[in-house]
Amino acid sequence: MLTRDPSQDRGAGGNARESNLQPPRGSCGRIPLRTCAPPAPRLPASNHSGSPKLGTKRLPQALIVGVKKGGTRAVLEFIRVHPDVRALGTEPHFFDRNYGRGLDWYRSLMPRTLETQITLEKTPSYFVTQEAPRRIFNMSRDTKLIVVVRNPVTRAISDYTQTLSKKPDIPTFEGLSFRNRSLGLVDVSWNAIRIGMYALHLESWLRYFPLAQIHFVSGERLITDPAGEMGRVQDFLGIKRFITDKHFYFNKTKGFPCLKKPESSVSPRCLGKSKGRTHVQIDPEVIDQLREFYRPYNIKFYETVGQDFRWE
Ligand SMILES: Nc1ncnc2c1ncn2[C@@H]1O[C@H](COP(=O)(O)OS(=O)(=O)O)[C@@H](OP(=O)(O)O)[C@H]1O
Repeated sequence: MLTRDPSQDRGAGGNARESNLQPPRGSCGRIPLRTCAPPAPRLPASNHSGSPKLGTKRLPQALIVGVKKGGTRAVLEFIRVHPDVRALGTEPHFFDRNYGRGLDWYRSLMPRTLETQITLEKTPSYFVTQEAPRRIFNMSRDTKLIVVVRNPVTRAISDYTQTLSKKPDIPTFEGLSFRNRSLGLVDVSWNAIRIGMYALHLESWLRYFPLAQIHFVSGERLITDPAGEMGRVQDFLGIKRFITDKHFYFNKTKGFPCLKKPESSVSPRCLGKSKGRTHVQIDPEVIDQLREFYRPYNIKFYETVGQDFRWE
């Protein structure tokens, strides 16, 4: 099953194996690769190769791998404005739920790209999927990874708010957060808590990918300075800085930056209702306890990535 994000208002247009395979032939795209395999021979039009004019379906050279509720949809929608990027609008969940369907299936989902364009997809659950780093490495060790991170306490509340909007009968956030609240024992088996232990998850990625191949977007700065954050994303992808502050305006009603397309007559575009929900009110004491809980993980994370995200 592909996940269709309700906020997304634009679509885009042999079995994978569990071993340390070399990257598939011809999966290099335009990003310089260290171990780029020679391109596969041209296949007949009936296969996944398309007409050269329309481009070809390629495996992604870059992935937004997380984190859930970090601002991944905003990054995807902003970056796909770039003429050198084509992105899948849905979340394919290939490296977690659909891996058994194989790389050909995965490739068939991708939009067609020209030689000069990067293919991109986003599935936020990859970041916390144990097998994802190895599987992505086996697709191509040169895959560029983007992780959008956000204060883990706010992220957890955002995650809970989303679940509550679908299942109004779930227990309270305060109740779910602790194994024993009076002893301050946080329930790390609850996904909403676990996802925010970024330092822990990052370790699995660093077993396969060098830090230089992972770009961290600040979910907070993405809201206060979208052009600045997207400038760094474009640099990381090795594409020109096409997306600038001219592409954004702050929508007061939405309370978030939205896209405008200065060079066209297309109307401005904000993300949908599921992005930027009003969060559930949480007991401030619980927020403090969770801040304390996350502090060592955050410090470790800052040290590892060499950036202070200033989550208080
Ligand atoms: N420009 C813009 N417009 C709307 N929303 C924005 C934007 N930039 C970042 N955000 C934040 O993105 C949060 C949702 O994160 P994700 O897109 O990663 O969510 S999801 O995992 O795909 O469900 C969403 O979280 P909530 O505010 O908790 O709903 C937003 O805070």
